[in-house]
Amino acid sequence: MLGIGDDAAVVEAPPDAGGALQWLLAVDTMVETVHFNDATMSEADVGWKALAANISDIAAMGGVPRHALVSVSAPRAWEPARIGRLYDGLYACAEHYGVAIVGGDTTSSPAQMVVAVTVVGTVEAGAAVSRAGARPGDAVFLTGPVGMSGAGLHWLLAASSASGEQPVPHREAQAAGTAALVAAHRRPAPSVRAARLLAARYRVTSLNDVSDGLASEAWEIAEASGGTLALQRGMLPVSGSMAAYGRRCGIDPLEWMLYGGEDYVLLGTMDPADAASAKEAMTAEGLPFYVIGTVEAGGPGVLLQRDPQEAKAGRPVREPLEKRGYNHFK
Ligand SMILES: Nc1ncnc2c1ncn2[C@@H]1O[C@H](COP(=O)(O)OP(=O)(O)OP(=O)(O)O)[C@@H](O)[C@H]1O
Ligand SMILES: Cc1ncc(C[n+]2csc(CCOP(=O)(O)O)c2C)c(N)n1
Ligand SMILES: [Mg+2]
Ligand SMILES: [Mg+2]
Ligand SMILES: [Mg+2]
Repeated sequence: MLGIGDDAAVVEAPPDAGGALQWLLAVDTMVETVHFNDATMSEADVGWKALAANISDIAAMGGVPRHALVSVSAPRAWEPARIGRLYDGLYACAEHYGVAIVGGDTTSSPAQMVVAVTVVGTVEAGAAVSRAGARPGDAVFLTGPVGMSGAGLHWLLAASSASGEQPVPHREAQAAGTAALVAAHRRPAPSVRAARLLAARYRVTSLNDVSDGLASEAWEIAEASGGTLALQRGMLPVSGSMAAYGRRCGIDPLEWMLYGGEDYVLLGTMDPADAASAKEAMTAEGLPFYVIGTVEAGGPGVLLQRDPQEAKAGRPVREPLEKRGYNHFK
């Protein structure tokens, strides 16, 4: 009803509400040198990703993102044109996901750029999907591949240290065969449509978005729900470009898949009787969907299970996964 320009936005309950919706509120921050630098992301990429990370948290509740507030703390050295490009990315993401940017805040910053986005979403009353509902026997699924963002970041940091902190143009990534990895890092695409479809039609028992890494998000579900998430190594989706880049630099892509983070796809659990039908429905909608394991009783814990023929000599067939992911304070 009232957007940017007053002390607060006035937002009418959406027309499709009928009094039956609940608000979802979340905030997430991006800090220069922690989440991005001049070499890894353009200003427009930072804008896109700051909003996308928030939209992903709404998707992870099974909701619809509606409104956003954007707080920008800019170093004095950032000229207005750079802020303009940041907003080009924010608005591109907002438009893509049908989100209205209704306000924010602007301050100077002594050193680094900081962008904090607050997002408001809605969900049908009582239908929000938490991290706490996984049950033994449930199927564990992903709504997209994991690890590509971490691999893209690895390439960007290597390429920039070779060329001395210059922004890495996309054509260089293309030439190096890493364009898809770089795009995954710079322009994540949160799984709103997938979560809405799955939560409306199937018995989805938990959801969590992958910001800090698959292992870390699996641990969060295991701890909130009770139980052990047993992930099948052979069922984890591995993109061709990630595998090829891993071979080139001698890194097992599993490291990026489990511990890389910033994928902004959803990890979830559902009634196993629904999994095959969910796969079919998602495929029909052109949406990725991978069953990657099952929930076991006991724990909490997270296991990686290898096919006996795939388990290398000396490697256990069932290996507990560390509760490790991106940690801001280590
Ligand atoms: N400074 C804080 N004050 C109050 N609540 C907080 C604070 N930081 C985090 N939280 C809350 O803790 C919970 C977990 O936050 P966390 O940031 O780990 O989740 P996330 O936003 O999904 O992950 P990520 O930030 O890695 O994308 C959320 O409910 C969040 O609102
Ligand atoms: C320059 C640079 N160095 C390192 C990283 C990696 N990184 C930073 S924060 C984060 C987890 C998600 O953040 P949060 O937990 O705050 O949501 C990850 C994986 C990066 N993106 N850019
Ligand atoms: Mg975050
Ligand atoms: Mg957070
Ligand atoms: Mg989250």
